[in-house]
Amino acid sequence: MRPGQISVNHVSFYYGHEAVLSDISLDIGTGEHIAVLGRSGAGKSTLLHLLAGLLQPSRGSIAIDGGALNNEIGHPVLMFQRPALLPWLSARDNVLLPLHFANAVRLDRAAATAKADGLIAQVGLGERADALPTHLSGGQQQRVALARALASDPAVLLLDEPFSALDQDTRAVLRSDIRALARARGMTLVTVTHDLSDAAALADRIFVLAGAPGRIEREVVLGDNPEDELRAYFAGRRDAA
Ligand SMILES: Nc1ncnc2c1ncn2[C@@H]1O[C@H](COP(=O)(O)OP(=O)(O)OP(=O)(O)O)[C@@H](O)[C@H]1O
Repeated sequence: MRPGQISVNHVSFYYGHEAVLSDISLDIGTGEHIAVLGRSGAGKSTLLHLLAGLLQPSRGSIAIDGGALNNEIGHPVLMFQRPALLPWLSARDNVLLPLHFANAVRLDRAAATAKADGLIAQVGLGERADALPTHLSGGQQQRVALARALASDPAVLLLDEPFSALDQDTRAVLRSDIRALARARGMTLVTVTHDLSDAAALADRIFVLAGAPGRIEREVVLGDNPEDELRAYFAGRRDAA
């Protein structure tokens, strides 16, 4: 069985006494692309941090491929709103960072460098591997961040509003490139966003997170006209996107 199946079972989360998420249950299949859509403060980032293993549920449990989260290769990788590249390192060296952590660079520098260059080419920056982040556009920097995220061969990629700093044209191209890369790798994609068009472009199923504490209120399966379908669904609702 390919890895990347996620089960969220009756998860609730509190920051201190503040209930942020209540009784969240989700089943996400290997290679599936889903989005969680909700307004600011609904608990989207908190849910993603739980899926990444950066926070522990106050109640309930999360399993990846039937087991607890661990740090092995294939562990979910989180991509943030901002690329968060190290400015003194080239694009290539930024992509090599996870391979340093996994000790792959020390074991075989040539193979690790070839892998980083291959990933940089896959995200469309083949000519810019030596460039410093400050010499790259915002969209190009986010592409380097994507290559870095892919360097540890994650079975699950978690996206936290990764396009909000980009213009419409750039984000549209990047969204479709991410989906194509995820499909080619059979990677599970989980996006959290308040943006309807990002959710519609990045997912086949959308879960609406609303209320305080946040609950999954609805599941929308997208058809041929995802944005129209979603806009019709949300018409008149103030608590989502
Ligand atoms: N470290 C923290 N300590 C205490 N409360 C927090 C912490 N992080 C988030 N919160 C609270 O938890 C709630 C959910 O925050 P979260 O960042 O998950 O929402 P969000 O839907 O991702 O919002 P946004 O779209 O604005 O990023 C908010 O009320 C927030 O104030």
